[in-house]
Amino acid sequence: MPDALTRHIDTVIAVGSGALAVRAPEPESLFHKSWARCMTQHGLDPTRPTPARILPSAAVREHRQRMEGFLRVARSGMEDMYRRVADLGYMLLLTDADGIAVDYIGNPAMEPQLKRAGLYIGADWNEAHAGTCGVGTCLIERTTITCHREEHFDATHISLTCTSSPLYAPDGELLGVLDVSALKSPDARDSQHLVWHLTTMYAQMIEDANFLRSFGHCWILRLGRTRGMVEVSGELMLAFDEDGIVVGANTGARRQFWQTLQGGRDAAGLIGTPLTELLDISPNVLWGLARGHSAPEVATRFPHHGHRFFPSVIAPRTRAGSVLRMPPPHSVMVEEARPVLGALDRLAEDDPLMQQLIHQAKRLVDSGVALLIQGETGAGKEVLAKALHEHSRRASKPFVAVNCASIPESLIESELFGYTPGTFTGGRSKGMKGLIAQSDGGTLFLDEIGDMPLHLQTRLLRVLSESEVLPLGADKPVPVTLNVIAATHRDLREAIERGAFREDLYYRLCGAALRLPPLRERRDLGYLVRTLFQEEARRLDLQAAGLTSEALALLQAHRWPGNVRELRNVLRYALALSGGQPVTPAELPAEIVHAAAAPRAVTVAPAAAATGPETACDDQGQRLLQALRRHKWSITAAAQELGLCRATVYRQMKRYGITPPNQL
Ligand SMILES: Nc1ncnc2c1ncn2[C@@H]1O[C@H](COP(=O)(O)OP(=O)(O)OP(=O)(O)O)[C@@H](O)[C@H]1O
Repeated sequence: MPDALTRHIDTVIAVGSGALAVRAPEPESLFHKSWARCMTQHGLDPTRPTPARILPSAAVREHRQRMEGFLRVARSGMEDMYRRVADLGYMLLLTDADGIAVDYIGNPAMEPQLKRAGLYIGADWNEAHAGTCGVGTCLIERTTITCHREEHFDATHISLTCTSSPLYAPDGELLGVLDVSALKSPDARDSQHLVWHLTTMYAQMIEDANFLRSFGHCWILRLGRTRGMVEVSGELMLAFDEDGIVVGANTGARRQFWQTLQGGRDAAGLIGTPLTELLDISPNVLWGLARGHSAPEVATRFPHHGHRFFPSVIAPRTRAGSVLRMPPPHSVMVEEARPVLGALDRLAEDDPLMQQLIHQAKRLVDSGVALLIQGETGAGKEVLAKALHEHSRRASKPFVAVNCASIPESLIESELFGYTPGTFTGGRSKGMKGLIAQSDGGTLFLDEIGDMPLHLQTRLLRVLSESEVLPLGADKPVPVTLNVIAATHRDLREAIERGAFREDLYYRLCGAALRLPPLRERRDLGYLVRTLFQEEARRLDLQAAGLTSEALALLQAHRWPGNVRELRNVLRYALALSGGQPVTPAELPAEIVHAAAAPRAVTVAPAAAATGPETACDDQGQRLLQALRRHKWSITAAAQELGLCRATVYRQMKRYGITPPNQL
């Protein structure tokens, strides 16, 4: 045996067995640990060099089948990398998480030598078999490592230099290793420095390409430290859905937020979190970027190290459908595949009135025509105004909403116009920028405009005509770029006739009227139920919850005097009661259940001392009613007799419209 081999074996035995205590810095210490592991845990003998173990092609096929989609992506990355390193004598291996080489690119003229050295498809580079090596030790250490020449355990490998980088799936699971090896190399370890960086970079590129493949149907926020490079090499990527909720994170983002969200939140905690909670980016800016508006001034800072990151947004590759989450058994609805839609399109599904309104809104939003939204309370006027803003060219500028009915008359003037220092005793010492000036360049939403006092209507008219605002106490007006969207549930023409609203202001505000239909007229109630249900479920962290078909039918039959706001409240209430179980009629408010159940249940006369399913809605209802009567309306006793818990008795009473006599 040549001297070099004998010397290597002696060193490995001395260090690996602990006979020679060497205090070495990393990465040397890392290999010493691995040598010890090979001898004590894997039972490998350094005096017995082991030939490369190459799996038969059927076994390799099996390993490859487990990661087919990823293999295609990784292959493109490997081909690109190989073009850069082939001339330097390197070859590439891709292994799975067991250390089995599932792909390979090398010089065909060198194939016999590469195969002999195990640098070939099907080779097993798991540390337990091959000893300390690039792939095997990288799988354990989970970081890019170069295993250079005598750092290998097995004496047959000591001419090799191998640099290996781990590859992760978007969910953080280890997929395998990218390995760049050469049969021969200079003695100096430093000679591999650039290869180390190149391997790390290509591993990240392969992971990111795989991330983009997996989340191609979503919006993706890329964040990079270099403003001009973010679009091509943003290090952090967060996939998000049309509500701005994170649905996936690449390795860079998981690492970053792992550090930022210390205090118990792990990387998995990112999923389901609104982007605006993670980053100081407003939804408006985000959707502005999503529509391709560049925002060079936008940057976000990470609190724990203060680095600035510049954002860019990639639109979904396919517009058809986002992630489909299956409803739990026996519930009809949780989430359906939905197209990734813009803010206006998300307002409605196939309701003809809403579709007409959305079509109109898209044409008008950037036309300079003043828009007046009309609709009943709770019909979604503010939601429509926000969607108009988000759809507009002004989306990255502020959206400022003012409810003219809820601000006390004494304050509305200063709130709207602002004031200079010293204008009021008790006012802010620096004065205050009014809401009109705050909306400069963005959208000022004046809700309940019909409730604005007459003298302020006059001032507002002046602001609108002159595009400048005069704060209280100021002697010089401030120029503003004003885009007003007004809304009202009142009949403004009637208010004009009464002298309560200025006609000239009306024409100024109402270049075009958008009429929001009340909920009872909408034909896409199912869509709204789904949308609001998901939003509320997310808020309560009950994403798995569903809605039974009975409950859905009751919701669809209701008249909804309180419009979308009422619907949202009902769903919030039902979800809170359901505790994550599918929502049944028992969790819906009594008036909704009773209204629908009225034709089925016959109410008995008060003389019978209760209302109930006298005409036998079904046997269960009858049994319940009789038990309650027997026990003089003691819920506890009836529950005991029927073997039910009290909550179930209450739920069944609600379902069958049974009301105790003292509540009639
Ligand atoms: N298209 C929609 N999608 C989701 N939620 C909606 C939609 N329209 C309305 N909502 C919800 O309904 C509720 C009332 O909406 P909004 O405040 O916009 O109504 P409004 O007409 O401005 O009410 P008000 O007349 O009281 O000012 C809010 O909770 C809002 O989130």
